[in-house]
Amino acid sequence: MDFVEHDLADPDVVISARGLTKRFGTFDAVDHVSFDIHANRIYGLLGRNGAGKTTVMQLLTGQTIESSGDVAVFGERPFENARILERVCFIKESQKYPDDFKVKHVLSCARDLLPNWDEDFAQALLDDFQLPTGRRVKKLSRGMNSAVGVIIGLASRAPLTFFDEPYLGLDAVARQLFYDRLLADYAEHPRTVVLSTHLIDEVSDLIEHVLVIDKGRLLFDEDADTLRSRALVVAGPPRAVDEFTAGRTVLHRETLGNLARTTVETELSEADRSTAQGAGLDLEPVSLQQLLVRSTTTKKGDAR
Ligand SMILES: Nc1ncnc2c1ncn2[C@@H]1O[C@H](COP(=O)(O)OP(=O)(O)OP(=O)(O)O)[C@@H](O)[C@H]1O
Repeated sequence: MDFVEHDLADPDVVISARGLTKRFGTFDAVDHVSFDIHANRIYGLLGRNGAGKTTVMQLLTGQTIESSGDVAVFGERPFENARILERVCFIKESQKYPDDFKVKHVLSCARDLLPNWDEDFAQALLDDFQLPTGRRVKKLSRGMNSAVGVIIGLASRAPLTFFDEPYLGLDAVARQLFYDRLLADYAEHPRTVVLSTHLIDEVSDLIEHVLVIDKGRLLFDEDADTLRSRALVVAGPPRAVDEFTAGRTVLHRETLGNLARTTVETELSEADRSTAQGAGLDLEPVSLQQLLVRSTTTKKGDAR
């Protein structure tokens, strides 16, 4: 991606990363990544295992220092910057707490540290997730532990909130509760939320903008609807599908008996659509998950 200057004059830009790189030895976990994150939107930071999502979030929240390039959060460098970091909440899976900490101690720390903390909201969420406040955190089940993070992230009302897959331990009902509470609260108290997840289909209605990281590089930085409209599946008799998709960028092809399904990266014109209809082909939308699986699948031996 081309190097562009930070647009610090634009108050809508809350994060600006330019050529951001994190190197471990000779390995680039994050490799010259440039993007802006705008205020009051929900972002999906998506990518396969080991793609670099957590490292990007650590760079954006000052938890690690870049090897090269730079990042500005609310116009300033986040590393060891208390003024910036008090506006940021970073929730990650498997957060460690002191051994003797009960749930109520964690919440009381969050209340003290986070200036926008909403105690009533936190209490309502404790009820929703049925979390026992008097229990030691180390005695909580994995799902309850995830719920602690989710509650802190939501009740923080931080202007910039990161959720690094903190909901992996939650069951499907609790995850839905998280998505519902996030959407409802975000509508009343707009803020910038960045979610990293593997469960792309689950969050696809939630996220407005998608950043896709693949092997440390930024593959997509796009509005979620625009990204979805980038590809579609052409289904029908194999020969007709092949004829129709010839010359287009094919992301995936599968054949089952006399039915072929080919995913193509394209926007079709009205004429294309009527040609497809005339040839007896079905044109189906591609889910965000399918599109990303097709775009980020690596060959064997290609792992980092
Ligand atoms: N401290 C470290 N030392 C060496 N390599 C590291 C370190 N931290 C991360 N990496 C490597 O950097 C790459 C990116 O890791 P990262 O945790 O950012 O990926 P991720 O996209 O969050 O993965 P997942 O979805 O599996 O959590 C991985 O190959 C990982 O092994």
